[in-house]
Amino acid sequence: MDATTAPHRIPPEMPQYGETNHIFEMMQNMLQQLLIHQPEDPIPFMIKYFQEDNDNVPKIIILGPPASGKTTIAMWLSKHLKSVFLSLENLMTKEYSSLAERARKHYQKMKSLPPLLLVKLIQERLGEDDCLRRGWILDGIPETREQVLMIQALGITPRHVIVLSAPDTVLIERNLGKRVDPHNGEIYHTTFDWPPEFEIQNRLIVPEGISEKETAQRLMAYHRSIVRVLPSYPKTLKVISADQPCVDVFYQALTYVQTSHRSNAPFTPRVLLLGPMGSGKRLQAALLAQKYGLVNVSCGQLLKEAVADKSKFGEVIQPFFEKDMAVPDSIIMNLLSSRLTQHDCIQKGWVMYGFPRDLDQAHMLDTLEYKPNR
Ligand SMILES: Nc1ncnc2c1ncn2[C@@H]1O[C@H](COP(=O)(O)OP(=O)(O)O)[C@@H](O)[C@H]1O
Repeated sequence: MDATTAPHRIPPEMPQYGETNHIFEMMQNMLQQLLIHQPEDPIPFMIKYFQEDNDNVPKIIILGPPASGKTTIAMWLSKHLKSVFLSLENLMTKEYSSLAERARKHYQKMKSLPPLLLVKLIQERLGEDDCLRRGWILDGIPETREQVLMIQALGITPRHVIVLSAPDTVLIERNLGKRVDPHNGEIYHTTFDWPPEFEIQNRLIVPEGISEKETAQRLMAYHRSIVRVLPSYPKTLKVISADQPCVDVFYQALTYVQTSHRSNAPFTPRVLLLGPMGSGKRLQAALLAQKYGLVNVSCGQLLKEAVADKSKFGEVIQPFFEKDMAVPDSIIMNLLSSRLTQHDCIQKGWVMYGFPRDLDQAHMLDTLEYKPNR
């Protein structure tokens, strides 16, 4: 094709820049908020949105039946991640908020809140500086599909939703031992988590609603509503068994909230296959290359080809081959770098194997301009 009519090439640095700086996700989130809030003047809204820069702070919802450990895990996560712990109780006790005051009054009378009031309360709290900067962990809310839809409509989107699960019999039994520290709301258990300090032991109180009958009733209500709540979070939800020691539940929850979800951003795969000899790297690379149209880059093959072609690299490598010596890392790196920056690799992506073989080589690979992303 004549160079004047050939399609324009996108300079490879452009997609690379987008990938490294998560531009696609940033724009996608901003667009989402713009469409939800539909501000009269979108420009200042967008500027404020980007200045807040809180796309990556924890935004976690913890759900589960009564006594599954929601509050315990939410509080531990909040301490560990330094994010704001939010529960119905502490949302209502917020000072200087007319919404919170209305909620308190309503709750005292009815022992529940109208969904709209609850959701407004959450929205007000999440818009405050500490939640914006440090992120938030919502304990046991939303409980119904109606609440879920209202929360979604306000543009509140959790990045991670954890659902704790355990058999009802375990939970009924467990709830009987629940104790609460009235000073700070910390949760303890007579068998599983008893504080060593006498001072704390003496001030613990037995919370309301933990009898067998009450827990069983709350469990029934939970099972009825949760089936309509969970499908609302298909991509962000993880179920964790709560029928195991608290610490194990916590670490599974922590690992999950620290992972980022697969993004929809377009990207060029740069795949590195690692594995011991005989593990099938060559075959898998060939299959991946075929399926996804990637360039198959075998480090060993590249070295051999360079020698066979008598290329400038080949001439440098040849003496090492003749003496049966390992080719120095710097030469391999140059060879790889020149291959991976060729147009086909940049455009189609690649799958590579045979390098790195040790930590030094791995560090070198890390300095490459187009390093692996898978
Ligand atoms: N994995 C666990 N194993 C044993 N006891 C637990 C576990 N998780 C929580 N607990 C205890 O169970 C009781 C209920 O926990 P809590 O966090 O209040 O549950 P929820 O908020 O889901 O109602 C507390 O006494 C807590 O110490």
